[in-house]
Amino acid sequence: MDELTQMKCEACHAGAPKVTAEEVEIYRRQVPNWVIIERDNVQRLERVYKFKDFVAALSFTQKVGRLAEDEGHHPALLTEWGSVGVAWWTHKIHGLHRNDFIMAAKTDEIYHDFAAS
Ligand SMILES: C[C@H](O)[C@H](O)[C@H]1CNC2=NC(N)=NC(=O)C2=N1
Repeated sequence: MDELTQMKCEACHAGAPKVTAEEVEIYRRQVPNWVIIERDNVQRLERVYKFKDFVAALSFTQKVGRLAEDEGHHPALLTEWGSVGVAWWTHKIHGLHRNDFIMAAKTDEIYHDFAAS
């Protein structure tokens, strides 16, 4: 299994297939801190990251935003004092695509680098 962090998002179209249950089981091993939650009949990957204050949370938010722009795939972000909630799903297919797992893995990388800095 290739590393999700080494992959690039593919351009997604309305007819793109959602990930299969088998793919979910494989991919989720690389993003163990994320949960799959269904909201409004849409499955999404969600994780809440903790920070020392609002400035740190906002800085992380900006880094994730830059990643999203670079990849052309965008999250829902809830930035609060001390935490950032991140949700990934693919709007066009109203569910989860490999892109979402790639982005969750890359979001974890940003947090790891951030926490280490
Ligand atoms: C035109 C633009 O590339 C598309 O609308 C992209 C933008 N970012 C996106 N982000 C996500 N999460 N899902 C999408 O379907 C999506 N589509």
